[in-house]
Amino acid sequence: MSFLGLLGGSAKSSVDLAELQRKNSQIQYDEIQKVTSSVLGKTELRPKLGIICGSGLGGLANEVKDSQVIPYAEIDGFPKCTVPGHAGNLVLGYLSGVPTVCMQGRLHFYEGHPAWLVTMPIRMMKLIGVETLIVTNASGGLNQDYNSGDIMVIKDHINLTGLTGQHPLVGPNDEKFGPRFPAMTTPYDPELRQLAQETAKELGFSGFMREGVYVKVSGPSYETPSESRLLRSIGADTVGMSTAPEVVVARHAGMKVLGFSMVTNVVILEQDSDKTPPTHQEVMDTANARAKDLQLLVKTIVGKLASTL
Ligand SMILES: O=P(O)(O)O[C@H]1O[C@H](CO)[C@@H](O)[C@H]1O
Ligand SMILES: Nc1nc2[nH]cnc2c(=O)[nH]1
Repeated sequence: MSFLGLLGGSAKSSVDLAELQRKNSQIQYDEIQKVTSSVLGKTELRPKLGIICGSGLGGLANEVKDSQVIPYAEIDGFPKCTVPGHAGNLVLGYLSGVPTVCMQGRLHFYEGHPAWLVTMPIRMMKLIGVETLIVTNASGGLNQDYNSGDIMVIKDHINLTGLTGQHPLVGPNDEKFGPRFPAMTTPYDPELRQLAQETAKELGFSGFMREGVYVKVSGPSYETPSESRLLRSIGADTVGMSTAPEVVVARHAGMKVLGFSMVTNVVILEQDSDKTPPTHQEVMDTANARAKDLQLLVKTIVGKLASTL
């Protein structure tokens, strides 16, 4: 039996396939609507700012005042968060006076979620009124000048998995969110990046602040030395398994984005090295050790932006 036959059709089924895709798109929209309605039904707050906390960086949510904590498990349609260091809560309240929704824990493709579902919370945020997004992550430092505990303002990313087909916007385009072919020329807002660097300087953080390029891989294995050298050679300063798809979906929907990548381990580039291989425990411990500085930085930046958000 032909492939189309297996799908339950005949030659005519190529048309049915388009219909199937349209239905999938509608199912996705319905799922996002379900999550959005569930969240709106649990809070009076209408956030303007969204934050995503990376591995071991969930403490940022504790800076949110008058907070309401909604476990993902209590939100209709919200997927499970399975990675240690990602608590799995939506925290709503005020950060430096700005109504904020904070994801204390993100979804990753390697957990088994399809690409569109990993980024579903970004569209939920858009539907509840968020126009500015701050993303954070834990990453490996490919740039050998970087140290564990450095904070890199993300100036650009390489969505390696997106470039090779695992892209969150694959499928019929939903014009309700954005155009079929969104530009990604300035994924990370230049003014916000400048504000981040100025604020870091004022706080005395210049010694561990960086600005560079993040590359997103699938994971969950960490890189071989040859893979790491490849990633370095294409211009990446840090590597991780998240963030870029979220930013693509946020930019597709017209949101402004600021991103921070915390270097939690320096990536090993040499073969047969006697350096200690990375572990997720190391990632979380290093992130935790520097988390307070990142929290103060984000809180201060948001305070400066408050009147404009
Ligand atoms: O990107 P976040 O969620 O911060 O986490 C990073 O840390 C985990 C690996 O230790 C991976 O999930 C990687 O992407
Ligand atoms: N892919 C990848 N993700 C990380 N997250 C934290 N450290 C790393 C790393 O070295 N590689």
